[in-house]
This record gives sequence, structure tokens and C-alpha cells, in this order.
Amino acid sequence: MKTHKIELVSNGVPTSFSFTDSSFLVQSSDRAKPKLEVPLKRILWAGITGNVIDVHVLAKKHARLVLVKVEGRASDVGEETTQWVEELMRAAYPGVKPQRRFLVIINPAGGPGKANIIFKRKVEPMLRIAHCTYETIFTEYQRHAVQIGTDIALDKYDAILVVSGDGVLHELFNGFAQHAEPRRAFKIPIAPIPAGSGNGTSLNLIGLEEGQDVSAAALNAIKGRPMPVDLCSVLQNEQRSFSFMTQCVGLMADLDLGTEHLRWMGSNRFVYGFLRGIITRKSYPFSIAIKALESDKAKMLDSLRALRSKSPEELFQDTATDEVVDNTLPPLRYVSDDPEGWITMDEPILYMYAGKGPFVSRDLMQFPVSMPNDGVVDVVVQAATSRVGMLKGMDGAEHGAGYWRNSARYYKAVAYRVKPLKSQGYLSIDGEKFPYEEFRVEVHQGLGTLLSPLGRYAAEFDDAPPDA
Ligand SMILES: Nc1ncnc2c1ncn2[C@@H]1O[C@H](COP(=O)(O)OP(=O)(O)OP(=O)(O)O)[C@@H](O)[C@H]1O
Repeated sequence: MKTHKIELVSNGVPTSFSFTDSSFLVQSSDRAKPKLEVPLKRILWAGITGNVIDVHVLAKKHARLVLVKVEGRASDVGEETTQWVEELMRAAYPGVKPQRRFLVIINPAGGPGKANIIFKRKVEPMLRIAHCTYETIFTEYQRHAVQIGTDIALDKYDAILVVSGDGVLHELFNGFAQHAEPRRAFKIPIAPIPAGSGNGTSLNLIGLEEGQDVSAAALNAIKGRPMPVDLCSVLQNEQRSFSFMTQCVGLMADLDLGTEHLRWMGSNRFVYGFLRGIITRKSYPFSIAIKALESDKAKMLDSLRALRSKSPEELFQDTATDEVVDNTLPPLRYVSDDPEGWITMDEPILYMYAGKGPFVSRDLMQFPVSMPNDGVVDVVVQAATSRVGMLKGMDGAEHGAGYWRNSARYYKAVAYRVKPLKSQGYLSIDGEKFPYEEFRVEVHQGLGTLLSPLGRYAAEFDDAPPDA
């Protein structure tokens, strides 16, 4: 591995600044321990002012990422020094153009209402250091982001930075669908900054450890690469809307939408609702039809392992395309008149949960083998099963422990239909309440775009089946 090194003077002490393919190191001559060592991906900027070279990084301190600037003075800034700084910047931004132009959408009503403070304190300083430009819009009313997505000027921004929860992302995608040039609008990459109550997308992109860290999310906005993501059409009463994350009915929808009156319990309300559902042995009648490409859990895990064995470079290359073939919404292929190859089920169940992205919340990795652009939505149909079995499934839910449960059938579906057979209940689409009526879903491969550091979801799941 090649090391690029220059000798500078920092705080009066001779100090070497060096980088390899993967990390950046500052080493003073007066001590053995490095003054600073960070992965290259955490470098925001390197520049020269007069004869001072400064490098801005995100360093980990007490498990949090903080901005740190290191400076060194060159005795003479010649070609060698200039070249070193340019090479460091190139290595720090692989495959990415620095100095992005952002539209920043801030939802002052999202989650605990701190989106603006989060932006001012954590995100804005990083954007400035990384020499990015940005315009900010505050959402002023519910569904304002639908309008923003509908009207957005194409080619004006490199990405949209959303400081809120997942609700605003849902609105933006639905706005793009109504844009005069929808396919081009869907190509604008979105980067979420976790400032809502549900920040599943950040967890999916960045992982459990740093998915709630605003600085890690802002770094992804500055340096992440466009990753196509599948979106789902949801059809209900001839109305077409788009879902980027989850659709669910049964107990899990009750927990999401039917326990609002228990908000005072915080996240315990979900545990309480889940236990109550299990204890009362609730079951919900639906007629379900699924057009599945795969239903073998071991094979799905093999496919995930194959994906994870690829480097980010390979993954981004596999999916890179700037070309917009057709600028209209993708046609519907399955949900209306396609009689072939549907698995049907009519027995009462505990819940049906479908989605893209492993995490639906911090506590629940519902779709451990989900992939961003495999052209399918993962569908879990959980049978009404023994109480002991369900309680066991709660343990390790954040690591996907429920995946191998025999009573949880798991499908990779290109389309599915659900008809509630009772008049009352909840249907949650991306966490939003929809009419409790028949709905049909169809997947559109790679229609939307998110920024990602990896080119795949960041969740770690590699559990072999329990009896393997
Ligand atoms: N100025 C505003 N006043 C009221 N609601 C708004 C405003 N701006 C946006 N909203 C609404 O806030 C809702 C919540 O947004 P989002 O999901 O991003 O945050 P959240 O905290 O994760 O969600 P939730 O509060 O639903 O759990 C969205 O439905 C959006 O339409």
C-alpha cells in the first residue's frame, strides 16, 4: 500500500502528515502515539492558505463523531505540497464530486421538534467546511414536501438533504411522481438526516451503530454515492401512490397507528401493544395473494452474502446509470390482470409486513435480507402462533432474530394484494394511515435514489438457521 507523506510543522513541532488508500495519519516527532488517525472516508476537506495546510476530519470521541481541524506549516509551499493536498482530496472523495449543491428540507414539526437546531449545530458547519452550497426550505404544513417534490427544479441540486423523519421522504417521493418529468425527478438523490421519531432510512443506510448520528448522516450527504432503490406502487380505489419503505396490516399496523393514545409510554408502547396482542391471541382475517420470486430463507441469505462480498466500488458500478430511458411513470405489470404464479392464503394471521430496508425501527430488523435494488419487496406473513414462540422472537429482534421463525413466512415478491376481511383495522404505508380497504402493490426496480456510503444496506445479519 503506497504512503503519501509530507513533513510539516504543527504547534512548533516537526510533524508528518500522511495517507494511504484507507487512512489519514498525523504523527508528531515528539511522541510515539499518532496525534490523529482517521479513515480517509472521514476527511471533509484539505486546503492550503498561505503556507498552512489544514485538514478537516470527523474524528470519533467518546463514541460520537466530532469535527476536528489539524494544521501544519510548510517551510515552502511548492508543487510537491500542492500535489499532496490534491491527491488527498481525490483519495478522500472517491467517485464523488466535492462541493455538492444541496436543497435542504427542514421539518420543524418532525419528531422532538429539534430539526432546525440539529441543522444549525451539526450539519451546517460540515457543509461549510466541505465547501458545499445549499438552499433551505422549512416545511410549513403537512404534506408540504409533496409540493416541493412536484415543483423541484431539475439539474439545480446534486442532492436533497432531508432533516426530519421518514414521513418527509415518503412525501418527496410522492411529489416526484407528480413532477412534469417524474423519472428525472426520481434520479435526484436524497440523503436523510435523522431528526424525526422514525429514522429507519438512516439506520438502513448507515447502520445501527451510527445511523442515529447526525454527523455520520451529514457525511453521507456530502460524500455518499447515488444508490438506486426500489419503490412500490400502492393502488387503492384507482389511486396510485408510492411507498419507499413499509406496508403493513394486522398487529404491527395496530402498534404503529392504533396506539397513539399510549404515546406517553415512549417506545414502550410498541412492546406493550405487542405483548397485549400475543396475550389476547389476536388474529386478523385477510385474503392475501403474493407473486413471489423466492420463498426459501436459506437461499435469500445466500444472495445477501453474495451482495455483501462485493466492494462498494463494484456495487456502485453495477447500478450506475445516468440515462433516463422514458420520462413517464413506470407502467403497472402485475397488479391488475396477471393470473399466473400467485401464492394465495386466506387463513387469519397475526400480521403482514412488507418493506424495503432491513430496519423498520432501531428495535426491529424486520427484513434482514432486504436489498436496495433487487426488484422485489420482502413480505413477511406472520401466522397467529404460540405465545412462547412470539415472545422468544422479541429477544434479538433488533438483530433480525425473528427471521428463522417457522411461523413467519418470508417472500421476495414482485407484487402482492391484500384484502381485509373485517371492516375495522389499520393499514400503514410508510408509517402513514391509509384507508382499511383492499390494496395492491407492485415493485419498480431502482426507481428512486438515495445517497449511500456502501452501495447496499448497512445492516449486519449473518445468522445461520438455528439447527444449522
Ligand atoms: N410545519 C409543519 N407543521 C405540521 N406538520 C408538518 C409540518 N411540516 C411537515 N409536517 C408533517 O410532519 C409529519 C412528520 O414528519 P416525519 O415523518 O418526517 O417526522 P417523524 O417525527 O418521524 O414522524 P412522526 O411524527 O409521524 O412519527 C409529516 O406528516 C409532515 O407532513
